[in-house]
This record gives sequence, structure tokens and C-alpha cells, in this order.
Amino acid sequence: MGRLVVVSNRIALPDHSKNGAGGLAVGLLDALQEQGGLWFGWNGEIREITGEDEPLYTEQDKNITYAACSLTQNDYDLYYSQFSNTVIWPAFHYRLDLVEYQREAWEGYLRVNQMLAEKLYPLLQHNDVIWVHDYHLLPFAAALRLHQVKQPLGFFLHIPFPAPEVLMALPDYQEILRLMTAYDLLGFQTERDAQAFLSAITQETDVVTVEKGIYQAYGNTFHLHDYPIGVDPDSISKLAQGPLPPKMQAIRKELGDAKNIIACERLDYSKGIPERFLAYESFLEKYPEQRGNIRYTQIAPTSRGEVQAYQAIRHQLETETGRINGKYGTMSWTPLYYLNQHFDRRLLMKIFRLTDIALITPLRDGMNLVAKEYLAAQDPADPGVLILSKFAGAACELTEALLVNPYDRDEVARAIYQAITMSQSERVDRHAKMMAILQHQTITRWRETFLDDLYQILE
Ligand SMILES: O=P(O)(O)OC[C@H]1O[C@H](O[C@H]2O[C@H](CO)[C@@H](O)[C@H](O)[C@H]2O)[C@H](O)[C@@H](O)[C@@H]1O
Ligand SMILES: O=c1ccn([C@@H]2O[C@H](COP(=O)(O)OP(=O)(O)O)[C@@H](O)[C@H]2O)c(=O)[nH]1
Repeated sequence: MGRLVVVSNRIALPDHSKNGAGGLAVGLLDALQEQGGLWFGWNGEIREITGEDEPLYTEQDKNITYAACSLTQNDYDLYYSQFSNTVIWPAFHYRLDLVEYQREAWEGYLRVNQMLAEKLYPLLQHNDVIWVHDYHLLPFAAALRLHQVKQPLGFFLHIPFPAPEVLMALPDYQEILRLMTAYDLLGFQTERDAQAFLSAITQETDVVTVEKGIYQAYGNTFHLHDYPIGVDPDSISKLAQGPLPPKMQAIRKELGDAKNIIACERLDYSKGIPERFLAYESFLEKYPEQRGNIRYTQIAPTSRGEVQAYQAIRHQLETETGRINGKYGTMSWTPLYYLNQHFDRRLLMKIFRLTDIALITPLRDGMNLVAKEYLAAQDPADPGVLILSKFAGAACELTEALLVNPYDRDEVARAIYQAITMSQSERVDRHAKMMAILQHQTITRWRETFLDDLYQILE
């Protein structure tokens, strides 16, 4: 098996303190720590580059070699903030109202993909297998092919792939589809996402079905399958059971005897936090006897703060938190704790174990690793209850969660009450069934099944 070369916009450098929230880097770090290889991407820095040949940042950490480049402000603005996060991200999360399309950004997106391909190409070895990740790099394979790269190229999309009717709103969607066929293998989180891609391309051009899962279009042959990303349940369980750091010892007392709801995600409009706050308010209205006995802690570190839509939602949450606490709080009870802060992932697992309910209700989400981490962090003998949006990729596997429509605040309110009053035996039963799934579809299985399929294409 040749060397694995992983390419992603975000990489998790060995210095944990520099790593933001986000499931992609978490998943890829786990995958690379197991197999080893080269991880190429953006080092998170913005620098005006004097010469064309700005040296790559390189670092070796155990069996992972990091090679990363910085971006100029202009590249960052056009490729990351504008086209990736103000065109593709909102469109692929069914928020066409938030798409701000500018052709300059599309051109910048293509140019940065070409620049990254030019930087990676010299590092490649003959028997490498190249695994490219996510929506920042849809045209990356086509850019590498221009350098006569023949090594197998796989791609995995961590976010949803939208229905054709939504995708077709993007002015360059046909070119995006064509460029994606330069990959040998296209991987998606769920079958729904894979089918959405196939439907879109079938509507756009002649697609030959070689056999189920293998297709030809635009002169290319590509394989197509779903590979739901997982977690490492055993390591999460160990982290969760470990002792709390001294400064956090008080948290057990702070959480007290109340029923504790936890929610944790990047501050992103796709995560449905404002809608969730309204559902919590609906719960406080419908079940007034619960007031004073429940606490909802929302952890939401800032994400993509330079993007206007993300600034707007941050202000909205600050206002809503004050309104709800002002309306329902008492001298001795605060209903809602909103923490616009990043928590170290290792600490989060301990916090998850101390809570009774996880309220994870994204409007649309590629997978949502937090849902899986919450389950893995629980005490199997007395687990918390997962309330999960049916529009999260994780809902395809975690059918024993209380699945809800995140737009239906009354349904979510009823689910909170159901979770609070659920018997221990039912909580144990639901949790055990979902843990069996997490133990099967681990991060290792995700990596192995994808790479096995990619290597088979070589044969
Ligand atoms: O890199 P950022 O702009 O800070 O964003 C963080 C990551 O967010 C997204 O994560 C996705 O991948 C997760 C793991 O597969 C998945 O569970 C989640 O549903 C997705 O939202 C984004 O796709 C990543 O590229 C970002 O690094
Ligand atoms: O303050 C935080 C918030 C989130 N996370 C981690 O960030 C990842 C979020 O991944 P998910 O797939 O849920 O959503 P994404 O951010 O990738 O859309 C999970 O591993 C969380 O444990 C973290 O370490 N600190």
C-alpha cells in the first residue's frame, strides 16, 4: 500500500492550541494517526507572499508529515471566505438566501486550487494515493491532472450535497460537476448525498453506468459511494471518564441537581441554534413546572467570523439569550447559559458525560460528529438522551435518538420533555443500540473502506 497523501483546507497541526473546532480535522487526524502519511493544506496563516516560491511550512509529528502553506489576504477572501463559505457552504446547506455569488470569487477559488496543486505536485511520489477533502477543493483533482498526475485521486465531501434544484442555482454548477469527475472515487457522508450528485450530473450530461457505483461522464470514469464518517468510541469513553481538571471540579456542583441540556457546535447558521432557543422557550412555556429544575448550556465558538452571515447570527444569539433569561430567569435560576467560547475537545467529552440531554438540531449537517461523541462519552449504565435533527447526516445511523424536525419548535419542546421523563431502562436500551453502530462504523472503518475502494480502482 503506497503512502497516503491527505489534502484538506483545514489541517490539525500538532500544537493543539492552534486547532479550532470542526469535525473534518478531528476525523482526519484520527485517520492519519492510525495509518500515517503526508497531510497537505492551509496552515491557518494569512501572509503577503513576497516570492512565488514561498517555502512550505513542514513539520513531522510521529507518523504524520505536515506540509502547509499560508494564504494571502486576497486568496483567503476570495477562495475561503467568499466562494467556499458564502457560495458553496450556504447553497449546499439549502440556504440560497445567504449565497452571495461573485464571478471574481469563482475565479479566485479556481486560482487557489491551481496554486495548491502546483505546491503539492513536487511532493508527490510514484506510489502515493491522494485523498482530497471537502468543498474547498472540488476542482483540485482537475488541477492536479494538468500536471499529468496519474496517481489515484479520491475525494470526500464532508458537507451535504444538495438536491439538483438547489445546486442549479449556482451559476457555475455545470463546471463544478464536470471538474468533480476528474476524481477516481467520489465519497459522500450518506447515500442521499451520493444520489443527489448522481441525479444532478445525470440531468446535466450523458452518464454511462458501467456498473452500480461506476460511471462515465465528461470523458472521465469515476466511482461513487457513501462512507459515513465515524469516531473512536473507546478513546472518547476514556477521555470522558478521566478526572476533570481542578478548575472544572466546580462544574459538578454548578450543574447541581437540575436536568442538564448540552449543545455544542461552531457558531454557524446551519446548526439551527436560534431555532433551538425558540424551541427551549416553547418548552418553558408548555411545561412551567420544569422551570427551576432545568439548565441549557450552549457552547458555540465563533466560526468564520469575517463572513457577514456569521456575524449576524452571533448578535442574534446574544440578544435571544438575554431575552429568554430576562423573561424566565429568577433570582436563583438562570435557564440558559450561552458560551461563545472554544472548549478543548478533550474537556468537552467530560462535560458531555455529566449532562442528561444533548440537544443537537442542525437545519442541515453533513454528519455532526458531536452527536456521536456525546453517545460515546456516556455512562452506559445511566446514559443521557440524544435529541437529534433528522436533517443531520448522523440521523441516518442514529435512529434510536429522539429524531426531530428542527423547524418545529413544539416538536422539539415535546422531545425535551420526553427525554427528561424517559426511564433509565429505555435510555440504556436506546444508547446501547446506537453504541453498537458507533462501534461498527468507526473512524478507522471510514478510512479503511474508502481507501480499500480507492486502492481497488488501481487493480
Ligand atoms: O474549517 P472551518 O471553516 O473552521 O470549519 C470547520 C469544519 O466545518 C465543516 O465540518 C464538516 O465536517 C464534519 C466531519 O466530517 C462533519 O461532521 C460536519 O457535518 C461538516 O460540517 C467543514 O466541512 C470542514 O471542512 C471544516 O473544516
Ligand atoms: O468548542 C468546541 C466545539 C466543537 N469542538 C469539536 O469540533 C467538532 C465539530 O464537528 P461536527 O462534525 O459536529 O461539526 P462541524 O464543525 O465539523 O460542522 C467536534 O469534534 C467537536 O468535539 C471542539 O473541539 N470545541
